[in-house]
Amino acid sequence: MTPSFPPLAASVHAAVADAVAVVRIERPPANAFDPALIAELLDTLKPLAANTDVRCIVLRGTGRFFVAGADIRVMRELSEETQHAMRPWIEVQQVLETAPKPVLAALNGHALGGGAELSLACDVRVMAASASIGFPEIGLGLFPGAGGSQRLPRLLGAHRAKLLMMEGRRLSADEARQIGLVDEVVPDDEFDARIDRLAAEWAARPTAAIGLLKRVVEAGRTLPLDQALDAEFAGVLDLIRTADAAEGLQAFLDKRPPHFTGR
Ligand SMILES: CCCCCCCCCCCCC[C@H](O)CC(=O)SCCNC(=O)CCNC(=O)[C@H](O)C(C)(C)COP(=O)(O)OP(=O)(O)OC[C@H]1O[C@@H](n2cnc3c(N)ncnc32)[C@H](O)[C@@H]1OP(=O)(O)O
Repeated sequence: MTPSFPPLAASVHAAVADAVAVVRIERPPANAFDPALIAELLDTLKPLAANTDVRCIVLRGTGRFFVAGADIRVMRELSEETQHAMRPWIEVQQVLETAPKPVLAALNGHALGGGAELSLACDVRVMAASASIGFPEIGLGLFPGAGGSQRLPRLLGAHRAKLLMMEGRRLSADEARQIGLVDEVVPDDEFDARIDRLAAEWAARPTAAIGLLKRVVEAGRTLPLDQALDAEFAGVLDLIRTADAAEGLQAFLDKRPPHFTGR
C-alpha cells in the first residue's frame, strides 16, 4: 500500500482584512524559495491582484528572514525540471509589479538575492532596523537572475547597481535607506504596528488611480515620449469619470478630507 504522506505544510499564508491582503512567506529556516513556494506564491498573489476589494497587498516574511533568496540546496542539485520549475519566480514579480494597487514589501528580516529581487518588484519597501538586504549571488559564482540585474539599475542607476551586485555585500537598513534602496526604516519593536498603519493608509487611497498610474509609468519606460504623454493624458481623462475623482474634487471644494472607495 502506498504510504500516505501528510500534505506539505503551506509556505505562503494570506489573510485579507479591511481591504488589505497580508501575504506571509514561512518556509523555515530562511524562507528560501523552491519550486513549491514559488507555485504557492503565484497562486496566492494572482487572485489578490485581481480582487478589486483588495486595495493594498503587503508581502512579508517571518522571523529573522524576509526571503533569503533561492534555496541554495535546491540550486546545488539543480535538475532540468527544477530549473523550469523556478522560472515562475519571474512571473511572481510581474504580478506584483503590475498589480493595479499599492504593493508594500515589509522587510521584517534578511532580504537577500531572490528575496531582495522580490522586494524590487514591490512599490514600497519598509525595512526593520535589524534586517539586511543585498545581492550576494556573485559570492556563489552567480549573479541576480530574477530581475535584480534589470530592476536595480532602474532604481539606483547602473553604476551603483553594478557595484552592489559585483561586491555582493549585505547592506544594513540605514545604508539601504541612504541610497534609496528602501523607503523607510522602522525600529524592530515598532515594525508590525507601522506596517499595519502604512497598509491602512495605502488602502484608503484612490486605488484605481494608483493602478493606472503604475501602468502609465511602466508604459512610459518603453514608449516614445509623445505616445507616453498621450497615454498619460488618456489615463487622467479615464480617471476624471471615476467616483474617486468626483469625491476628491468635491472634497477639496467642501474643505473636507476625501473618502475614497478605490473605484
Ligand atoms: C533556484 C535558482 C536556480 C537557478 C537556475 C534556475 C533558473 C533561474 C531562476 C532565477 C532565480 C535566481 C534567484 C536569485 O538571483 C539567486 C539567489 O537568490 S541565490 C541565494 C542568495 N542568497 C544568499 O546567498 C543568502 C544565504 N544566506 C546567508 O548568507 C545567511 O543565511 C545570512 C542571511 C547572512 C544569515 O546568516 P545567519 O544568521 O548566520 O544564519 P544561517 O546562515 O545559519 O542561516 C540559517 C539557516 O538558514 C539556511 N539558509 C539561509 N539562507 C539560505 C538559502 N538561500 N538557501 C538555503 N538555506 C539557507 C542556512 O543554511 C541555515 O540552515 P541550517 O544550517 O540551520 O540548517
